[in-house]
Amino acid sequence: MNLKQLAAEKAVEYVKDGMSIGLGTGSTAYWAIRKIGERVREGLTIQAVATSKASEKLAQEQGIPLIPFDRLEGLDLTIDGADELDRELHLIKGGGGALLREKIVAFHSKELIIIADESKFVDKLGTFPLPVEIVPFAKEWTMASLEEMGARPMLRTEDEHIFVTDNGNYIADCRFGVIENPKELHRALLALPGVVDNGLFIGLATRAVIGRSDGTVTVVESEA
Ligand SMILES: O=C(CO)[C@H](O)[C@H](O)COP(=O)(O)O
Repeated sequence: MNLKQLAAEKAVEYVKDGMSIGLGTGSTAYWAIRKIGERVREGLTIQAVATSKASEKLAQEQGIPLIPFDRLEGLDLTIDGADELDRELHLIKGGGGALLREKIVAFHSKELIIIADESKFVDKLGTFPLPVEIVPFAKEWTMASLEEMGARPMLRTEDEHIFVTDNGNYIADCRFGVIENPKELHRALLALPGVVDNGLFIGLATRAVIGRSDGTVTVVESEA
């Protein structure tokens, strides 16, 4: 059974006629976009924005109407994956490198539903290295600052080249160990010049739909 597909298809049940939808990025969001496409072809009327070039391409192939940002004031709902999530719906995102666009879109959504298989649901964040988006300018100095924070940063590569985000930036994957205080770390990272944003999503997710290996899904609601 494909647990990512299971979670994604359950989450798509929250998509209703007339909504503006944010489309996430990654192999779990892939299944949500496919399912939304199927429902659009059956008559569902929505408008959407995508969080990456890859998701935009997939949405176009699926016939999902994409709308420019200047024609929308915000979104009703975004469905996106995560690399880790805890019970309070703090997230680590950015494994696919789309964290900045994903965070902008999530911030402007009334609801953010996270879809994941059960392996991503953890007691404490930090096993997955935290992606930090940095500008190319003086990257060595920014990496050194991250190192001083105890991050053990690794500049992300792809096919032996530095990975470049859709925004023209780089990703430093940072191992902080167990993240005891995600809010504080998030604030500290944003205070570093050269850091554009980081994969900690705090107070943004409203619900998580988790696919379980026994074929069930668990829905976790935010208490905020
Ligand atoms: O944050 C992301 C991309 O930037 C993805 O949502 C996250 O990496 C999860 O990906 P997948 O669904 O492929 O496991």
